Amino acid sequence: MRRLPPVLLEDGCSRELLSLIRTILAACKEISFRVGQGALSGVLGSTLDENIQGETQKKLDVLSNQLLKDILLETGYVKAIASEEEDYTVAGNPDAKFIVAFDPLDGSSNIDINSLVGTIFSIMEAPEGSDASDPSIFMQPGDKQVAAGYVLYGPSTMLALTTGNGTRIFTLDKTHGSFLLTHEYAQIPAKTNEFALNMSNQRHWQPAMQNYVADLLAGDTGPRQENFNMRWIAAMVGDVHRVLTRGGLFSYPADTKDPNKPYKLRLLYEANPMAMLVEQAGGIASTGTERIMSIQPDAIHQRVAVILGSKDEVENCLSYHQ
Ligand SMILES: O=P(O)(O)OC[C@H]1O[C@](O)(COP(=O)(O)O)[C@@H](O)[C@@H]1O
Ligand SMILES: [Mg+2]
Ligand SMILES: [Mg+2]
Repeated sequence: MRRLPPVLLEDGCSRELLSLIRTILAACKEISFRVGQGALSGVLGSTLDENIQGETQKKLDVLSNQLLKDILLETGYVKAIASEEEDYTVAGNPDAKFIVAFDPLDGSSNIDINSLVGTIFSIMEAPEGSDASDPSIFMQPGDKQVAAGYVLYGPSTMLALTTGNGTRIFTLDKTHGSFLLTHEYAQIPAKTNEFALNMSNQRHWQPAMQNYVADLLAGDTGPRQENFNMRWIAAMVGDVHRVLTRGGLFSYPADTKDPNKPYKLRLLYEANPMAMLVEQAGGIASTGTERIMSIQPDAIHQRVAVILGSKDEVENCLSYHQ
């Protein structure tokens, strides 16, 4: 089986970008080890702190963030980083070409129940002549990503990665520590009968989403005349992995539960990298009204509505939003 570096070099990925990706993966291997050790690692449970978004930080959120941050800043491959667990962007090597936004551990509520979690990352180039400590270097639409991926810490540790030439899936061979190519080009089936939504928010959704889901739930007795099945892992990384593997529609739509927080998922380090992986695998990623990767960000921790996955089904859902 082919290892990650030659696969990416053949793709035309620069050595500089490859080094950065390998640096991120070095931290992810360490996170994978700690996650795998579970209660033995002493990092289950919560800290007493909250991040800038008012969410209680789990010990593993903090540890994963520290591992990624330290290795990225020490190796000097990045000009700056933005992380879910950092209030502000952190400046790195002023001469470096790339900037990285990441969710060090996605699916935090799954940590203590030994369920799926993962790391999501997005790589862009810093604008020419930009200042490493200027947060506006991250204010670029997702279309500017030069690479995006996630590492899923599940029964096996898997990497989904795109450098703009399709989405590939690798599996970590824990005996040698290498990511081996196990799925050459992921292709999301256009049609699906599976959807993923947190149904407990149903009454807080906008009418378009309410109507769309009502028709799914009506199954073969409703306008769709077919039955649909539902899945919810409560970790975007796990739900998107299923979508990449066998198709489906995943959504975290706008809701009115908390008027100060109409959306849940973060644009820079959740929605954008997942959107790139999904589009590169033939799927669609939208907010309901616009393509996610076309959004011009205006804040590091900006949130967006997300509807992504199988082309036909996402288009179906979007037709309710017009
Ligand atoms: O608690 P809910 O509504 O099921 O939300 C689950 C969603 O929240 C998230 O866990 C947010 O990510 P973090 O764990 O990185 O904060 C998503 O991965 C997931 O889709
Ligand atoms: Mg997350
Ligand atoms: Mg997180």
